[in-house]
Amino acid sequence: MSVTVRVPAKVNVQLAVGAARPDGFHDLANVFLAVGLHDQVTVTPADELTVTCEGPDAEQVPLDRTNLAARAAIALAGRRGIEPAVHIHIVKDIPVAGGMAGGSADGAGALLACNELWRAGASRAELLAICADLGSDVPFSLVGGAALGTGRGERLTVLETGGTFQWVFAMAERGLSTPAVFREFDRLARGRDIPEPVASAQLLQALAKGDADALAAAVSNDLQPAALSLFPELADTLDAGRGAGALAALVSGSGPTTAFLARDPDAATKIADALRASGTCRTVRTATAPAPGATVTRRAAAR
Ligand SMILES: C[C@@](CO)(OP(=O)(O)O)[C@H](O)COP(=O)(O)OP(=O)(O)OC[C@H]1O[C@@H](n2ccc(N)nc2=O)[C@H](O)[C@@H]1O
Ligand SMILES: Nc1ncnc2c1ncn2[C@@H]1O[C@H](COP(=O)(O)OP(=O)(O)O)[C@@H](O)[C@H]1O
Repeated sequence: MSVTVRVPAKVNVQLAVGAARPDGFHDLANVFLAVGLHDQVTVTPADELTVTCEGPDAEQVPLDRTNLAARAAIALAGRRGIEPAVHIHIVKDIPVAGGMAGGSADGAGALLACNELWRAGASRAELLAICADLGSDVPFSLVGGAALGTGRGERLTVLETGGTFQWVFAMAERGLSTPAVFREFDRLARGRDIPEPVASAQLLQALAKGDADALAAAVSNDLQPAALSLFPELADTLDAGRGAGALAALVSGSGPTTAFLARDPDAATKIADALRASGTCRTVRTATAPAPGATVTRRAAAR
């Protein structure tokens, strides 16, 4: 038997960052929106834990036990006192180190798939607790849709959305390290008072109404200055998208993927074409949000 799970990428429509905590993390008001760009994770019984990966960025994905999908399998097996004897295959479409939570998606996907494969019977609450141990973004990959993450982003409140939103994503030539971007945030914030992170009421209302113009007026990302400081060329990509009529242009999470909100699918195509022609990015994709969270798509008998 093998089990396949499909897991979405995310964009942060608000990322309010508080001061560094004693444990090194930052309190956040993190408004996540799952977008229709997916990784697929398939787990199959095997003699020992192995990981393989295919897709455009596959060579950048670690195939050892540091892979978040492997860590998820190890965590669940450990709780059940069994061996994580499973082969994990990842079909990767989410850019690596792009600020779109690709690794987190694979962690949540592998966890859900192993829970099915091993009939481990973990409840939603147990799965969410394991996700939070794996990383701040992993619970959202399981849940999908739209949610507000507080604490370090792992404590989720599901948000209603009143419609769909059209996005364009520009992937950069290289990645950015999430810890490095938070460190740069701290450096830029030195000597300033950092307010408590709070979700914007205007933004939550725009999501609830499905109003793209109102959402565009309310999006914000406190990590954007840090990402631009480490990767100044991203400003050219943002300008190219704005010039092509994007309602909003922002860095996705810690970057370096840039995200552009479009009024409708035609506008998204126009923005995507302009970004491709601009020569300021590696690849360009369009996607609709919100997308569902990690979902089992296939159960197959062993051959
Ligand atoms: C910035 C965000 C926005 O959604 O995502 P990405 O853009 O990386 O995808 C997240 O906060 C990233 O979450 P995730 O990638 O799961 O990070 P983790 O593994 O938990 O932490 C990696 C490192 O990022 C920093 N970190 C992360 C989360 C947080 N609230 N405060 C932090 O300071 C810490 O230095 C930590 O050691
Ligand atoms: N399954 C995975 N897919 C991608 N990266 C992974 C995975 N597991 C661990 N990693 C590591 O996590 C780092 C961050 O990757 P990723 O989650 O794609 O980016 P981000 O945190 O910016 O959303 C990568 O550079 C890689 O070393």
